[in-house]
Amino acid sequence: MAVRDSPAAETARWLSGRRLCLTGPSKGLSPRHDYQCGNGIVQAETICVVGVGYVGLIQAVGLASFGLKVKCVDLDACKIEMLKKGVPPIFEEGLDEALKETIARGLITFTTDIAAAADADLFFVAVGTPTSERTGNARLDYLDAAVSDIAAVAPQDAVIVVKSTVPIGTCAGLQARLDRDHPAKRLQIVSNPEFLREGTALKDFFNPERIVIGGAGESARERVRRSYAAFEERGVPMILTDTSTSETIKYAANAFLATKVTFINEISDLVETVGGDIDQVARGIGLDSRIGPQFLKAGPGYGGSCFPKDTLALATIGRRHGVQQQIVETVIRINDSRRFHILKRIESAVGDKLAGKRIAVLGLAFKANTDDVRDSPAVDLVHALLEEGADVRSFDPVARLAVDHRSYRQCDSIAAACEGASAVLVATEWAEFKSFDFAAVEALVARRYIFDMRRIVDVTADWVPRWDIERIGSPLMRASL
Ligand SMILES: NC(=O)c1ccc[n+]([C@@H]2O[C@H](COP(=O)([O-])OP(=O)(O)OC[C@H]3O[C@@H](n4cnc5c(N)ncnc54)[C@H](O)[C@@H]3O)[C@@H](O)[C@H]2O)c1
Ligand SMILES: O=c1ccn([C@@H]2O[C@H](COP(=O)(O)OP(=O)(O)O[C@H]3O[C@H](CO)[C@@H](O)[C@H](O)[C@H]3O)[C@@H](O)[C@H]2O)c(=O)[nH]1
Repeated sequence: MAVRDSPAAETARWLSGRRLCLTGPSKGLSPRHDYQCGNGIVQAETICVVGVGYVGLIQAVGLASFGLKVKCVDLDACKIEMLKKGVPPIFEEGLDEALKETIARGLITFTTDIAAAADADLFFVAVGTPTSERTGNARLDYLDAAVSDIAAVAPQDAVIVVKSTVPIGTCAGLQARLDRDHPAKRLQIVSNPEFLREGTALKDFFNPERIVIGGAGESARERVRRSYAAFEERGVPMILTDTSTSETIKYAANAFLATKVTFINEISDLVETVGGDIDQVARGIGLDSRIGPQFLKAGPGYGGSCFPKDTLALATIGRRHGVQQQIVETVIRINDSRRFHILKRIESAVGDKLAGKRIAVLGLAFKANTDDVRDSPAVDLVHALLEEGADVRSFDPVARLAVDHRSYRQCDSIAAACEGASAVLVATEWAEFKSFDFAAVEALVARRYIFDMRRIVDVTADWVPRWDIERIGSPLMRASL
């Protein structure tokens, strides 16, 4: 991506010529620096982002791109060292340029020491909230530790903004703890859930469809709102609400989208049996504006670091409160069983015995354009195949998977992964799999069989009639030559 097209440059373009409303000191605020934004001078508070993973780093770079000064804190010393050198620890389009640009402008700094951010007024917390194996709910130990660290150094009246996805009631609980442990500091908790998608994270940051800010006190909510002034100026809807509503919005959004994906996957199973084209079915229903076209792509089932974790947490929260979330529970069950059915399908395609067979897995990331393999259907598949005794060779253009198993090898090309394979599984929808000419590996494979779990292989290509091709949502197409 050229520098002039970088997200930071894109932002600067739409900001230019605009006058932001935040040009004077507001009552009760103590701005620490001014910055030029379009034709206006914006008085901003000093911002600290705690936890610079997929969410925190995008938030930090995004806010810095607006000219805000951002201090980033993370426990991971390796990550911080990379970031200081301008090297993003994650793969995300446009991040490399935006990071280097904001560092060069002196707008963003990185440290492992929270004390270095003691002068900040707004602390955005974006630490992980992974699933607790014991309860099924989100683990809050990272968040609890981060909030304690912040509270120890934060100045009076600082606002702690929870960007992590947290169980409903978490922010209220944190507020009660701060009021009890640090009464003199008058620290305030605000919930501000994140809706970005990996793979389009910067684009999503700069083009939010809404911003949700939940807090018990209006002044704290307003201060968070000010940090998003550039978006409000552009007409992005702001939902100012209480913390429980804000936390619920995040879980409900992810659960609804996971339900949509699961719904189309079930219809896809039906289409496989009764005949038809699942992509046309999806288009046919998605053009109804009440349904909408997104999240109707049939596939191996949803994965990633959010949908599986957040649907499970929502179901757990429902049960804990005696209000069972039956739809979400069913969605989880269907999605879990989908991975098992896919394995069975591969087994029957390669002749029931996977033991000793070489299988090529194309794609490891949970979706295209990210290096994230957390809860990836492709990774589950690799493990399941290895358990069945298969010899697995994978290829992913970006993602890496360390598996300590003598029958697993990650290759550096599609061809190397396909060598000797009895089945080629397309598990992630990377563009290079879409356009790959499988004629180039015909002489290498043991059997010309592709299972396209993402429905991306071009079934009109010249080489297609020479292969057996199975796709999610379509019956097996047998080689005609
Ligand atoms: N990944 C996404 O697409 C996404 C989108 C929306 C919301 N979320 C939510 O945002 C949160 C963060 O997700 P992520 O994917 O960015 O996680 P991540 O694992 O990529 O990053 C979390 C970071 O926090 C750091 N950390 C942990 N404890 C810390 C502490 N006490 N002090 C400082 N740093 C600490 C870790 O070292 C890590 O770098 C989660 O709650 C997640 O559910 C994620
Ligand atoms: O039509 C579709 C759309 C998605 N998926 C799958 O669903 C999962 C989630 O995809 P996506 O939502 O694009 O990725 P995430 O980056 O996990 O983003 C989701 O989770 C984030 C973390 O909470 C939220 O911020 C985002 O709004 C929400 O879209 C992936 O396995 C996709 O392959 C499909 O199978 N078919």
